[in-house]
Amino acid sequence: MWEVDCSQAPREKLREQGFWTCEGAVSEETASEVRQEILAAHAAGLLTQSGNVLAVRLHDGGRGGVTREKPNVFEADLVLAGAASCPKVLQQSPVLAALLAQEGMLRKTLNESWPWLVLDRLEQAKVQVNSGNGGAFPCHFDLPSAAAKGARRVLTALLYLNSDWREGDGGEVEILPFPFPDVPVAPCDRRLVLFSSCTTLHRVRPYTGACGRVCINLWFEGEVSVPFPAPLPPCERYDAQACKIVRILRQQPAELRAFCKVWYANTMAESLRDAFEPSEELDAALALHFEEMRAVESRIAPTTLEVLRECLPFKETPLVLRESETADLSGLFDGM
Ligand SMILES: O=C(O)CCC(=O)C(=O)O
Ligand SMILES: [Fe+2]
Repeated sequence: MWEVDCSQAPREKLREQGFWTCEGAVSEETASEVRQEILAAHAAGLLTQSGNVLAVRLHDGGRGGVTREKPNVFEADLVLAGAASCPKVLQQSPVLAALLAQEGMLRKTLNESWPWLVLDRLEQAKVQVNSGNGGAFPCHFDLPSAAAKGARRVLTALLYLNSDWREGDGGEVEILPFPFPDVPVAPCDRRLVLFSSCTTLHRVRPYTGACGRVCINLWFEGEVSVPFPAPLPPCERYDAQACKIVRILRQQPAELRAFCKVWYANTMAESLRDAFEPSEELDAALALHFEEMRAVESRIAPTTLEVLRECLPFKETPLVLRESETADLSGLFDGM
């Protein structure tokens, strides 16, 4: 059922920029049937409104969380911690159930293209319907929940099922692949988007289309000890000092995530306002975001930010050149 062709786009992009996209990941027929099944499950009330925990400063000065719903976004987890969940959705969705049952086929294809991922388990799978009217996701990483002890989640895969998506409908998943330029990816039918669960910041822009925006999210476990995206590819293409800073950040994913709060401070704030209704809790979350952003910023040497502001975002080198370049230099990745 999966028809992912990994030769469509340069493979090294996943390792270098932390994301990769391809078209036609399933047949038109499968896409249409699965979309209908997910919309039918939603119509039957089997999906629940999606929520996010907003980090806020509590009255006692501590850091706490309040859950806020994301208007117009509905979801159901079909696999949780590697086990089937929400059987009602699967019972009435035979094509979706078959597609999920064949996730091993997708994993095999991905492992053949990127052997260093060593994907060995589908940890979580979710279906989502965004009913429009501006439904959005704030900037986030797809870190496993704190409750999932020992989770080895490394890769996020998003499959879009929206044959009627049109330019202007919004709902693009915007990838923020520091230090590269932001990339809005339209949720086009049969498009598969892959990225690093723990280090690729992303959001969903407000969706205003007339038909539901449907997607399937898959989270895979794999080899957590291989830095992904890689500390950096051969560096002649980019400024050496900026490369060094990026390399250091990429070797410490928690620091990279903290750094993103500074680098993407305003985009993150805007994405929170896009995704949630105005409320005191949202204001508190925005206040904490900027407080934490300033705390991280105070730990960064001003010259570091100056260098990065001068050199970033790194420009993409034309793909033809990049492919032959990396073929020649592929040995440099060994043992990283
Ligand atoms: O709907 C999308 O395109 C992505 C959703 C997402 O980022 C998530 O569920 O974590
Ligand atoms: Fe996400």
